[in-house]
Amino acid sequence: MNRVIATSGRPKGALWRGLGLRVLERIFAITPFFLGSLWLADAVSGREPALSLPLLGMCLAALLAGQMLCSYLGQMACFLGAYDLMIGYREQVIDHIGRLPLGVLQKRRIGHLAAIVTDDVKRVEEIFTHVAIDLVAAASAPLLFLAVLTWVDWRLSLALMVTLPMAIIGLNAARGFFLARGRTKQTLVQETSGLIVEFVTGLKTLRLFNQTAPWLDRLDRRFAALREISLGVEAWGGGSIQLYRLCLEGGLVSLLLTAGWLANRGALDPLAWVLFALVAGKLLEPLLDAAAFLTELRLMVLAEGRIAALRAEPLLPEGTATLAAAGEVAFQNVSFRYDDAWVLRDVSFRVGAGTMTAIVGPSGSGKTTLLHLLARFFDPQAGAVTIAGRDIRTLDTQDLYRHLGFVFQDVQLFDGTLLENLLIGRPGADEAAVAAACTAAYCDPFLARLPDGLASRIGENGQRLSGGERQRLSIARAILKDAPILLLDEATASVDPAAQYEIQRALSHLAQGRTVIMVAHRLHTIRHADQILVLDQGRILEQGRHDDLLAQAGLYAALWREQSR
Ligand SMILES: Nc1ncnc2c1ncn2[C@@H]1O[C@H](COP(=O)(O)OP(=O)(O)OP(=O)(O)O)[C@@H](O)[C@H]1O
Repeated sequence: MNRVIATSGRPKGALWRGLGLRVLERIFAITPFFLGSLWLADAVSGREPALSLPLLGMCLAALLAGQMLCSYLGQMACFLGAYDLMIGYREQVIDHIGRLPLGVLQKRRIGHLAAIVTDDVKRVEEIFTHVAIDLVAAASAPLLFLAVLTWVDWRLSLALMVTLPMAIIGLNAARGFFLARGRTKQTLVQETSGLIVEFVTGLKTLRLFNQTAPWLDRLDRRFAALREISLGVEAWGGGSIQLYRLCLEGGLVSLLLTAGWLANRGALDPLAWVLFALVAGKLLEPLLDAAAFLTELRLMVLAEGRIAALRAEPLLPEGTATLAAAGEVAFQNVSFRYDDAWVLRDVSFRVGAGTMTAIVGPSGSGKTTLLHLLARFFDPQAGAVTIAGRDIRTLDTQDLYRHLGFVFQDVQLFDGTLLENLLIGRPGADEAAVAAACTAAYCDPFLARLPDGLASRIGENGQRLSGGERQRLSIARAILKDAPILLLDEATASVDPAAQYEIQRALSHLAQGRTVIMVAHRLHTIRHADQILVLDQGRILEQGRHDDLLAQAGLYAALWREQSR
């Protein structure tokens, strides 16, 4: 809880005020029993009662009103405090995810991340809105009254509470096992949600490849495992709580036996007994309720642990420098690995400002990784990537991205209108600029076909557009962004020859006057590049212009011959 409060950074006054009121509510709830027994004691002993009957009635009514008022105000204050706290907490979690290295986001399952941001954060919220407050309120007032009861008759108090340590020890013993199982269950739940998201998003491919049945089998096996582990959690969690309740209720039996024994020996004050008989049940009630809150609290603690682990995921060091202008891009002895194996080894090259460099090479040679390093999806383990002589790690990320434009293979679009998607490139761009970008990116033909033109909705991730249209839209977006350095990744890979031709022309428009680094598969599109880097197993094998590389008769010449055939 401390960690959540510290993370949130919001004032917690309302929460403490609410907690105080909830404790007061409990005190108001039990006080009438004490007043009643005091009054009874006076009445039975023939003394003039300290409180007259009407006054007692008024006191009881006032206590009831106080209880209701504290309950209402306490709940309100707790809710307000808790929701305010959670606004801060949510902001921090989302902010952290927003600043995670792009490579980390790529690695994580979307379903997994979504479950943390929605389910887990909701669970933590419940700690503050319900569970913890109820738990503290439930436990604090009985402790106070136990002190008074002990003052009235310590022997009966002892008898009532003798089983409490046993109950707590039992509950604690099951805690480790419950937490371990709970953790396994939660991991399984998240993996299963990730799998379901993957299943739903990939359903088209799975059906085309007739792979729906094996996937459903896989999901069924997950559900069965989930059922198994859930039963285990319930058995241990539920079982240990039943044991705790049984132990606590054993306190009532012990109270009865002790009272009988004391009465036999003539050592029981009947009035003390009346008080215990009235209050004992009320005293145990919140402690019994607390057990139910404890199970929830444990699940929430697990959820908080997962959020904390996500928040502990290191961010890339953030620089503060800004670029006056984007100049030459350079890789200096860059080596990089995702896991154990090196994907790029000692890569060095320079891309002059305003020139075009193409990266070619066999599949898996590290071409995309190279672009991703320039876009700071990750930082290299050795060497440096520089722009205008500055290590990009020293740059403010926002400033870095201001200088970079991207057209990647997996075009990401949002569920909105075409215009909204375009304006991501340059928010606030005027109509003329948008129209010019669309024309330069060859979007006009398909815009003309859409009934609402730029106001047409494109569906989730642009489902209503074809592959070529999506590519051209992303090129228009990059044109609008007008960044001096352009990163292109296989922009022509997934479309037919006619669309490829249009995309190529759109790209030529986009490339004019910019520094371009492009991963290319179709070698004829890069014949005029200022420089071609041929990557093989993470190393630059050949480097030069098209004609020079052909003359070298190496890997590039072999790839060219193969494609020309
Ligand atoms: N996120 C990742 N985690 C671990 N390994 C990765 C990751 N991305 C790529 N790799 C591995 O790094 C190597 C280089 O991948 P990369 O995508 O850079 O190659 P590429 O030359 O662009 O390939 P292609 O032409 O097929 O797209 C491959 O062996 C790949 O399996």
